[in-house]
Amino acid sequence: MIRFDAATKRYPDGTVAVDQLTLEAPSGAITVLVGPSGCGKTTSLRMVNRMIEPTSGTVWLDDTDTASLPAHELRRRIGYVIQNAGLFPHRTVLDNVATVPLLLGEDRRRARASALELVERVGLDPALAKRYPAQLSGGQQQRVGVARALAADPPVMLMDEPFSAVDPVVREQLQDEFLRLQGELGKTIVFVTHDIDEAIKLGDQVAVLRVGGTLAQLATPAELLARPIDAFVAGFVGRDRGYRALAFAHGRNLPVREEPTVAVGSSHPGSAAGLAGWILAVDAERRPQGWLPTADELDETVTDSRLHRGGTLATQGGALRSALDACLSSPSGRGVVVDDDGRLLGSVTAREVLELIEERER
Ligand SMILES: Nc1ncnc2c1ncn2[C@@H]1O[C@H](COP(=O)(O)OP(=O)(O)OP(=O)(O)O)[C@@H](O)[C@H]1O
Repeated sequence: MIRFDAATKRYPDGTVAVDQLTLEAPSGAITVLVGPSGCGKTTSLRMVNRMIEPTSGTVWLDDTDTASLPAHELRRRIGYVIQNAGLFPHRTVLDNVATVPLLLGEDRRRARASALELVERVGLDPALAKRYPAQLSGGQQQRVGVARALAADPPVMLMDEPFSAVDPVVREQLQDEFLRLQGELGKTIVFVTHDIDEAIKLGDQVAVLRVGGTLAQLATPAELLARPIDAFVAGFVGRDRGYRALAFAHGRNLPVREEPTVAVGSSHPGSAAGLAGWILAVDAERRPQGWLPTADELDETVTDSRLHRGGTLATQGGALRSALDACLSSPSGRGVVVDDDGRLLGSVTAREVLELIEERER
């Protein structure tokens, strides 16, 4: 656990970057620090591993005052990942990842073997291990940065905008991989970002800071969306709060009803079967593939190229936001619901999802 206890940083020129910050980052959870530029996120993070010393107040690592530990000992327990990865350009990927274990005197062969495992664990092709950082994409470099921070198996990880320098698609992949990895590792993580959507996606709890380095609100993502504490937080959290909060509302009781289907490759019964509008095409495993208009394509073979693929899929027990989106994006107006293996369970309408939402509110 990391605990900021009235931690304050005043720089020599008088700037108060962090002002009496009191905040606990619980063990095994992701705590995100978010806020506008200059609100003291990076300064707060660096006070944890003492790259920056607080002017007053204390930062605790479990029951230990971090000021009482030699910095190198403290940093051994704390991984650190920064934007642009900060890799050593003249070392291979493998040696970058093995940096800390080697510094700690681990046997070279063992260090490299574990580094290779980590390279795979963060989703990189092991063939990349021999390359130099400049021979990798930005997203791949960030993964190496994460692997390097994990190499000494520290219980705590500090991450400063680790995914900010890559394009939105890669960024989303990195976020998903990161959540998967954290599901396995359960580290205590303090994560800095200026992006509220990233904060809401990744955080078990989110601390919104204001310029001047004070804490505006500490809450779970769902609470933050539902009940921003003041106008500043409401403005920072942004638009569509009600809709975005549905990402945290789960639809275990979705009233899924049976949906008629036609198999890709077969000739579909169309209006002969009394179906008006659209029919759902599935593959041999009953995985939904797309929608086919029924009226005008009677008796023709259902081919991939004829399918309307606009509809998103929802999972039973998944977020109500996905369920509603499945309905709104489906040409038939019926949202397709699948099980965890992607097999068809049935469909639901927007009206039914909205009723469920209203029921929850009541
Ligand atoms: N070495 C320094 N000397 C004086 N002021 C500093 C120093 N480093 C940072 N500051 C100031 O402290 C405040 C907080 O900076 P910090 O980098 O912690 O903010 P941040 O929230 O991480 O910002 P950003 O999102 O822009 O990276 C800012 O006003 C910044 O100008």
